[in-house]
Amino acid sequence: MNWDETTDEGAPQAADRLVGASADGEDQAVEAALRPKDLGEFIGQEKVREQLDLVLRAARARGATADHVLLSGAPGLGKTTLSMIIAAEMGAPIRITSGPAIQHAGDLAAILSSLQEGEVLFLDEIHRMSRPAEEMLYMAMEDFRVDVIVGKGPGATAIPLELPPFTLVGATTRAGLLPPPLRDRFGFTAHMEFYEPAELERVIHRSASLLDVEIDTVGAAEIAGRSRGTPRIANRLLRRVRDYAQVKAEGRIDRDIASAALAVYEVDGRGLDRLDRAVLEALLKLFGGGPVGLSTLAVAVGEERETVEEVAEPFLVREGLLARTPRGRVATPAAWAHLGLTPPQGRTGASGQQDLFGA
Ligand SMILES: Nc1ncnc2c1ncn2[C@@H]1O[C@H](COP(=O)(O)OP(=O)(O)OP(=O)(O)O)[C@@H](O)[C@H]1O
Repeated sequence: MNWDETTDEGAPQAADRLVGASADGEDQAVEAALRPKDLGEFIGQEKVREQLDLVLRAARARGATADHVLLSGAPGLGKTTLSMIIAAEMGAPIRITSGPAIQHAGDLAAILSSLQEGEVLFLDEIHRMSRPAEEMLYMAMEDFRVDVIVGKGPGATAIPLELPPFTLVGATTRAGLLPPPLRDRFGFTAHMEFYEPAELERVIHRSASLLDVEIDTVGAAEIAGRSRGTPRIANRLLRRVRDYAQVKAEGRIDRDIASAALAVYEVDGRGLDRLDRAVLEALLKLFGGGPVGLSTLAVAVGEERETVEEVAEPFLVREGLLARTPRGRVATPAAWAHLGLTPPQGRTGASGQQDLFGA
């Protein structure tokens, strides 16, 4: 396997975030050991697994290279893992790179021309590739050919270069940002959903056994419930709980140990961390539940606007704790309940707040 570059999500990440979905250095080192190696080991995503299984079996039966695959979904849901599984199931090598690493068409031409027949090319964050590279990719995906431009201006010539058949696995957190001509060139497209708690429990039991950690069912459920639907976060929380258990409980994880450990790391029962709670608390305690503008909210919690908008809010919105309305950010009834606060009485008027409470 070749790694051309480690990936980054391009979004601001609050430093040291235990519940951040992007991989940090420690994750990258441990993740290799925890990755499922074939479709049978891959937990959850039943539909994607079933469909992909058919695509790969059919390609193998034909003795052909598998169709190009597009995987979309939030960070940490298993896109890289699936791309490696595709290569393993096809008995093919894999080459890993990412959109931001390919700034010039020449960068892509160099990668494509060095692929072996049947190789899987995993292109993470494919939506962040430069336009000229993207256009080169169209032809490479469809005809296994690229035109390498030599020279500049009127004297420039295009030299066609034949490529061996390969399988492109593109991954994106933002499928909507892909231009239709690129999207249409994938033979198989799969959207990866957040995982159910029961699936994350299985991920945690599997990882615990690989890491040789003793954990009971309720301990795993406790971690799963705080993992924000994301296997990467589940594995990271498990590692922190393991540390705590080693120091305090001879390495055994049960519900009390999991819950006490995650309290130390300030990850609450629903998976909110300090930043998430600071945003909610400001919204409720300083602004009566809103509506309040994003910039004001960011100043109140002492963070950049982008950090609040891109790091904290998506999960709060997903959890139904915060709503983005045209008049500003508004807390939902569930937010008041989660922080154990009572909403002020007699709120009337045309605010988003009233709509949410009236619903
Ligand atoms: N279905 C799954 N079953 C078991 N473990 C999983 C599953 N999906 C992901 N994981 C684990 O979660 C970790 C993160 O997965 P992976 O790196 O594939 O996510 P990703 O979607 O590619 O993230 P990114 O978008 O940040 O690159 C890996 O260690 C992997 O072992």
